[in-house]
Amino acid sequence: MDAKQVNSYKQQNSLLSQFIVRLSAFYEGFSSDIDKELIVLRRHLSGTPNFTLATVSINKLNRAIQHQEVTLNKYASSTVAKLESAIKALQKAVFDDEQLKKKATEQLIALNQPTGDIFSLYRLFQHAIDLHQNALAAKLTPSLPPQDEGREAAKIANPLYQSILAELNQLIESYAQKRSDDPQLIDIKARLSQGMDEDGLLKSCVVVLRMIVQDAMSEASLTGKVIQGLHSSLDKVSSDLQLSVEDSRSQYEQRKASSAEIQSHIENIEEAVHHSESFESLKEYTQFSVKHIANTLSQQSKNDSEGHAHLLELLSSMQTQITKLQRQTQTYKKRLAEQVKQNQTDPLTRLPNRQAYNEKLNHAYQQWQKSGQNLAVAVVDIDNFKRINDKFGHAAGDRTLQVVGRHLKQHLSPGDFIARWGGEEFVLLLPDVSNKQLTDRLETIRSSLAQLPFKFKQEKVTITASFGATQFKQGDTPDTVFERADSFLYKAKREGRNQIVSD
Ligand SMILES: Nc1nc2c(ncn2[C@@H]2O[C@H](COP(=O)(O)OP(=O)(O)OP(=O)(O)O)[C@@H](O)[C@H]2O)c(=O)[nH]1
Repeated sequence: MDAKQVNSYKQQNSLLSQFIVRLSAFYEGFSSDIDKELIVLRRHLSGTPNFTLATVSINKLNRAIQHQEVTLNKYASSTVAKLESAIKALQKAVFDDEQLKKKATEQLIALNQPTGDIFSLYRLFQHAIDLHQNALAAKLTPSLPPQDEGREAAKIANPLYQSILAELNQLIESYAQKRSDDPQLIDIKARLSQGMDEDGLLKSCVVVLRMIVQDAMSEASLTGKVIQGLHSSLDKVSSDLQLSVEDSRSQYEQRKASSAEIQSHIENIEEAVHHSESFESLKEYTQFSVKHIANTLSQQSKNDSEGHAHLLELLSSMQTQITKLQRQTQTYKKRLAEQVKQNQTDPLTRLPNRQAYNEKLNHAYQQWQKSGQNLAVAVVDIDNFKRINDKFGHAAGDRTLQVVGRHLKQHLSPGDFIARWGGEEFVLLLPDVSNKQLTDRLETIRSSLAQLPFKFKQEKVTITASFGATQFKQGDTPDTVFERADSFLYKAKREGRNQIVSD
């Protein structure tokens, strides 16, 4: 080897050493063992490189880095899972913002692709942070743009406006049942269907709130009146009872006095029998005593019948009061039952509401824990429902909710349960079905719903829904089951809607 070749080798060795030193900087920070060994390696490669010692160090690092790769993969997939659940939560929070919702869906799709290198994970993070920042900015900056012509569009896009609108519609629906001819309600309903500006919306909210307060107050005063009525009936019964007890006591005293009187007359007759000197005087004395006895007995009988009549009078008065009490409590019980039912009924679809579902689910969950029989939960969400509202108006949206609710209910078995979960989402409880029966039944509902002939403004419209369904499994709670069904529903939406995703 000539001097030129030696020089070239030296240069290449130095280049390689510098490269390894620089590359080693990338792995720094993974673990303290790797960091220590990297320092050793760099020492062997700096100055005049000692490749023999460097090789020993490289071998040690190789093993450590291989192990580190497994940890890194685990870390990457748990990070992706956390990102996915954060984006799902965000997707729900921005459900009214079409653009943000679309971005969130794209992000969810990206998260479901293989992660590849560590940098793609960084990019996913970057996107998720951007998305959260956008959502935050959208929530903080409400609707109104500077130009007036943009007002209308911004109003429709404003999620706060939309949610107040939906809330107000629901409130009105519940009051429309009770006060179908209230002119204020009729007016608000009509203006809502034509579209209302934000001022009008707030004023209408105030009107409806005032109605609710009035209703609550009159309900409270009615309850007060019923309770007052119960009190006075009970007071009357109690004073009648008191009288009857006092009457019985005085009757007893009278009877005791009469008996003592009769007893004394009888003793007097006995005395006369022993001591009378003539038949005549005995006869006279006996006649006198017998007359007294007869008087006392007749007085006693008079008292008895008077007491009896009084007692009957009291009993009949008590009977009347008790009947009145029974009637009052029955009316009150009926009102309470109606109120409980109303509190658990969704006013628009007349289906049980979320509160009723929670109660039913807790009961079914306890049964499931005891019996171990299958119990399935299905979440149903109408597809692209916002478009119906936007294109045909809120009233058409409401009508759709009613028809879909009725359709779902018609297809359930007697032991099943349905509730409106909120918005355009329904929840079903199906006890004692196998996985196959569950999907078969949901499939029947799904396909028949897609064939229902909806028509708005002379336009035929197809309404479809997506379904997420799951069975209770060992270790499940009502919350975990609902979350699983909900995540299946999101999957059904992601994969194109109008389909069922289940266990
Ligand atoms: N008419 C009417 N609309 C409601 C009611 N409750 C919620 N909404 C509206 O339902 C719409 C739900 O829209 P999104 O959550 O975007 O869902 P979607 O359009 O069905 O889209 P996907 O669920 O992704 O298929 C919102 O515009 C709500 O304002 C209601 O009681 N009546």
